[in-house]
Amino acid sequence: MKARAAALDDADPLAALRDRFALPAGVVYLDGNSLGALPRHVPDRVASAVQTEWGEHLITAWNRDGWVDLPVRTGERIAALIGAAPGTVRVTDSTSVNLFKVLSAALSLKGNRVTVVSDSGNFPTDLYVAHGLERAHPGVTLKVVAPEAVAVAVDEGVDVLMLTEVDYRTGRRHDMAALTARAHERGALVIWDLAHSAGALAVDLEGVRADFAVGCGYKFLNGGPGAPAFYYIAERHQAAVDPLLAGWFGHAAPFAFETAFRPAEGADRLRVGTPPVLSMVALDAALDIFDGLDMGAVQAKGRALTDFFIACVDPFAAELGLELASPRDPAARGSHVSLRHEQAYPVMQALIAAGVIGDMRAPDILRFGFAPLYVGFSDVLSAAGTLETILRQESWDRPEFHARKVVT
Ligand SMILES: Cc1ncc(COP(=O)(O)O)c(C=O)c1O
Ligand SMILES: Nc1c(O)cccc1C(=O)C[C@H](N)C(=O)O
Repeated sequence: MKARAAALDDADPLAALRDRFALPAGVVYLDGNSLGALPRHVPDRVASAVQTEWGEHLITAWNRDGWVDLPVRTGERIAALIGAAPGTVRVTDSTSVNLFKVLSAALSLKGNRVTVVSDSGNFPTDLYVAHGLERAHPGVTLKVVAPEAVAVAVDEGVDVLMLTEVDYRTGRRHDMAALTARAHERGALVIWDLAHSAGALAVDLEGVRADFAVGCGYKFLNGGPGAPAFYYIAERHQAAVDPLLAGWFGHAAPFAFETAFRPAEGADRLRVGTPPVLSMVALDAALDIFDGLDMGAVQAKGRALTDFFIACVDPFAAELGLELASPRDPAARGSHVSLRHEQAYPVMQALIAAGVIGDMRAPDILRFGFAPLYVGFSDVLSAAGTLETILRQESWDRPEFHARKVVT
C-alpha cells in the first residue's frame, strides 16, 4: 500500500497545490468538508484589508477598494466552479439564510398550494428552514421522505424539490441531473444545496437546469470560519422573484433610500444587508487557488482519494467493528467517506489526539473529508494506519476521549 500511495502521489496532477496551504506539520487534515484549510496567502490579504483598507481608507474603501462589489465579484468566481452562468450567483449571508430566500422565492412562484419534497438525509438546517416556511404559509406542505424514496415522491406530486446533493453524514450523492429532469417533467422547481459539492465536485447547474441553489463558503472553497455562503437563481426566474426577506442591498438603488422596496435587477435582488467585508476578502482570496483549475480533475482526485481510503480500511474494517456507511461506487458519493463504529465519539477524539483530524456525526459516524486540493494519498494511508492502531489497541478508551465537546 505504501508503494501504491507514493505512486498515486507522484501521478497526482494537483499535488503541487498542497504547498499553497498552511497545514500544520504532523497533522493529517480530513475535515475540509466542514472547515477548509487556510491558504497561505490569505492572512496577508486579510491583514491588508484591515490595516490599509479599513485603517487608512476608512469608509472610502467601499468604493476605492471595491468592497461594495465583493458579493458580485466573488459570486461570479464561484459561478465558474459550479457550472452557473454569469449573473446568477451572489455571495452573502449564511447557507441557512440563503436557503430561506430561495425557498420562499420558489414557493411564491408556485402559488397558494405548494408541496415541498425533501429527504431525511438533508442537513437539519435545511429542514428547519422549510418547516419554518411551512408554518408561515398555510398552503405549504413539507413532505420529508427517505433519500432512496425521493424519485417516487417526485412522481407522486411535487411543486418544489429541495435537496442537498451530497449527504453530510454518509456522503451519498443524489443524481442531480436525473432528479432535476424528473421534477421538471412534473412542473416542479428544484433547489440544490451544494454545501458538500462546491469546490470538490464538477457541478453543472446550467447543464442540469437547476432553478435555485445555495452552498457554503467555508468548506471545500476554503473561505474560513463563518465565511459567507452563496445562492444561485437561474436567469429565467430572476425577474419574477419578489424577495420575502427584502433588504436595502437587494434594492435597485440602495443609496436612494426610498421607503418602498424596488428589487434590484437580476440575482442581486436576493441580497439583504451589508456584506461581511473581512470574511468576504478571505473567501475571495481563497478562491485564487481555483483559478484555472479544471473541476473535473478536482472531482477525479476526490474519487481516487476516497477509493484509496476505502481500500486501505477494508482489510481490517469488519474485524475492528467498522462498517462503511458511504456508497462504494465513487460516482455515487461526494468527497468524504463515513464509517460506522459503536464508539465513534472517543475513536474520533483519539484520532484527533494522534494528529488525524476528521469529525464525528451522532450517533455512530466517523467522517473523513478528502479535500482534493491539499490531501495526498500518503496522508490517506497514514490516517487509515492510525485508525487501525487506535482500534486494535483500544487506545480510544480513555476518560479524556469520552468527554463531550460542544462542536463534534
Ligand atoms: C448541507 C448543509 N447545508 C447547510 C449547512 C449550514 O450552513 P450555514 O451554517 O452556512 O447556514 C451545512 C453545514 O453547516 C450543510 O452541511
Ligand atoms: N458550520 C459549522 C460550524 O460552524 C461548526 C462546526 C461544523 C460546521 C459544519 O459546517 C458542519 C457541516 N455542515 C456538516 O456537514 O456536518
